[in-house]
Amino acid sequence: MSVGIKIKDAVKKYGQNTVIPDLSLNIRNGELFTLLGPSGCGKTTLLRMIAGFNSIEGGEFYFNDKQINTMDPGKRNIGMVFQNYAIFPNMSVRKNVEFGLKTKKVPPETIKEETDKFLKLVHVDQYADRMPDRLSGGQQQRVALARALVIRPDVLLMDEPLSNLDAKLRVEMRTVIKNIQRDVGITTVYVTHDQEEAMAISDRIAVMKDGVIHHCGKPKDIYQRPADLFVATFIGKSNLLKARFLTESGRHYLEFLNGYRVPFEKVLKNAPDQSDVVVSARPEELLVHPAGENAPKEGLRAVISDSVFLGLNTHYFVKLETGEEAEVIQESRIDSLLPPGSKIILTLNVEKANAFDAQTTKSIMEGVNNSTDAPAEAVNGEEG
Ligand SMILES: Nc1ncnc2c1ncn2[C@@H]1O[C@H](COP(=O)(O)OP(=O)(O)OP(=O)(O)O)[C@@H](O)[C@H]1O
Repeated sequence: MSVGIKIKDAVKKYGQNTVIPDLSLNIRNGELFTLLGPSGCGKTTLLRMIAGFNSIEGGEFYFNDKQINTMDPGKRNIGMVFQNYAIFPNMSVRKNVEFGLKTKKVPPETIKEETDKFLKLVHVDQYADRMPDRLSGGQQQRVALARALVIRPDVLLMDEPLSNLDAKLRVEMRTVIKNIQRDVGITTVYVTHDQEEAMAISDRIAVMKDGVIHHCGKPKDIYQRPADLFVATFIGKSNLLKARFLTESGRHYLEFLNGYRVPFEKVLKNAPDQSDVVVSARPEELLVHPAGENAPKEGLRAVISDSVFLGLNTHYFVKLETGEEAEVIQESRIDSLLPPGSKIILTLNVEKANAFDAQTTKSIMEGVNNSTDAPAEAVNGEEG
């Protein structure tokens, strides 16, 4: 039976070093939940706390209503898949999958039936008698998955399971894992630092930094409505442009440094009227218009520094007259690749843009420019 996981005020320290200061999280029964964040942010530590491999310095962990804090790892009924395959090299594929059932003293006929079923589920049934060294990396990870699932765990924990695979196989295996997880319906906690993998595979994602969850939500919400600038810049590419948030005759506007003004209907928490803000805009939400008679009168004037044609899309790297820089992605049009030096006007698809109070995001802006990187306070995020 799959369970929901509840974590309340979890604290983890290694000696004097607090890695997770105070973390609370609810993972729903049956969902594929991803912990995503840069190296060292505490993803593996949190996963190991759920598994019971790490001591915890505070907080409560529950599987459904049952508190598991003091329960032995072996009693938690958890299946695990890690990056370094972790299948037994001296056992055939079948023996690897049978292993957990044998230790549970399951009757032999059930072992055969269940093993066959899970070998088929992960599509390695034709290799049942092979030794692991005669399997590809992807096949080995499938065996690891079958071995983890065959014991019918309540929770599946996966720590960077695809990171040893080549890029193409990684993409293929995302779909394999997602489909199997959905078929089996098992609550899964998945750790990765690869934001594209997280977006592709997850029902929900927690974006972490320094042991703190900055945003927890569905992939689309995190991409479109990031809770703060860290999330906006960690998930996908965001252009950050300075502007002012102002209200006139009851309507809200963003006004960029060159005076370009766009109506902005979102409310900025903590941001008083006339405050400085940072606008984050995805490269596809800035629209390029060649300067000239047909160009919009209002916009951000810029010059193209570089253009990269990538087939379906063209990436333009542009310098604004304000000195700011941006990357813009446009669908390629055969007749109109704009060369470096071209003058353009950029307009903003403001519905898709986000703005953050510049005061609270100052340190993040510095982080973006490679200096300090303290977390910012969210001003318009949505909790998932
Ligand atoms: N056994 C340990 N003893 C001391 N410090 C540790 C130990 N394990 C992890 N840490 C520290 O705790 C922090 C979080 O590590 P953790 O492995 O959880 O990060 P992560 O987000 O999983 O990173 P990665 O993506 O690189 O695996 C890091 O600063 C790490 O150096």
